[in-house]
Amino acid sequence: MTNLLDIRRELHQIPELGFKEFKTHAFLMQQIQSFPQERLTVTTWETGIVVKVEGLDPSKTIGWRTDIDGLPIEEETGVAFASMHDGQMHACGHDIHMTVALGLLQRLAEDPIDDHVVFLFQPAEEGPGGALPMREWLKAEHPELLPDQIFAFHIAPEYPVGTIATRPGILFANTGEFNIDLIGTEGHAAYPHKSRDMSVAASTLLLQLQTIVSRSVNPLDSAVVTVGKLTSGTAENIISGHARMEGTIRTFNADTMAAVKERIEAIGKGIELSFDCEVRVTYGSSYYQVVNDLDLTTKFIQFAQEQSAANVIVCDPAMTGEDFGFFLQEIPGFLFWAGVDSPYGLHHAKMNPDEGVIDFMVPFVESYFRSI
Ligand SMILES: CC(=O)N[C@@H](CCC[C@H](N)C(=O)O)C(=O)O
Repeated sequence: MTNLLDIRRELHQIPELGFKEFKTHAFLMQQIQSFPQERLTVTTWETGIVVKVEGLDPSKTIGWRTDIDGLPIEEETGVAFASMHDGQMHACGHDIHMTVALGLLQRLAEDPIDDHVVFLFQPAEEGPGGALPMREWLKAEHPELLPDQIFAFHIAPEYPVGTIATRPGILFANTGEFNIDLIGTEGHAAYPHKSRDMSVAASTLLLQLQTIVSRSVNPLDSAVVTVGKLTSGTAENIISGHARMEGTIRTFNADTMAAVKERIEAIGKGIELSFDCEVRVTYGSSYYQVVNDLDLTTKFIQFAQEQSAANVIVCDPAMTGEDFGFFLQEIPGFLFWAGVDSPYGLHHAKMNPDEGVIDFMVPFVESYFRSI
């Protein structure tokens, strides 16, 4: 295998969106095929890959999951190995996640542990979600590849390399994507009274959506409503007849998610009356919350505290989402953060993780696997 730094940089150059990770898939396969094959079984699903390393004296199957997709962001890091795909970037660290998984896989292929280890290279974490269909495919077609325990990590820009942060119980939120189309009447900029302007309607709607969390959610509960994308109109002298919002809802319980959706729809009805237009609310994928197994996570925290290279933080839950929650819904395990020390956060065009995390993580996780 090529060295891990080069691998990360090659992966960084070829970010691809969910279920379109074709080059990534080919690159991963090439690396996996360069490992000793005696104890490996390689199976593919969509653009994903599942690799089983046969254990020496197995009593269980351990799962390690990495996501493999990128984001629709134009990279601005200025690094020499920047994305070669216009408008796409590994701004959420999945290139690092994949590299750590490959490093671990190589070590275990060369020097297996007693238990079986299954590596899940999962597509489409950022959307529309690969974990749920991958889990269902495993159950239906390959139950022998289903792990008894499953683990994953996510890079954390706010911590230095060596920091491990997690908590028993809920770590990440439920997520729900939503889209809102506002349909009015296009017209000449000079004749506003003959049109129904969706830029003004969308601006009003955007501000009214801000009242959901501040006025409708119990202050002791938590929720986020973010409109990440807002488009409207075609030219400076044409009144916009169509605006569109794309957003995401985050909550820590299903009732709050349902209540937020109800409020979005009710506010949309109000906008229809106010602006004499049509407001269509539709929903995209939603992810189940990430709930870490209490016992396994507590023991993992103890393990990490005993490693001199690691600094362990028992952190608060975050409003991030992760479709890894669908694996944890049925298989005990946990997700943890690993520090990468970047002044720019996840999903930022300048997010540039400290690659030192790779050399820290591979032996750290290998030791953990050998300890359980
Ligand atoms: C770790 C992370 O950043 N995950 C994403 C998951 C996105 C879920 C979905 N596409 C949505 O936007 O609701 C996140 O944005 O938290």
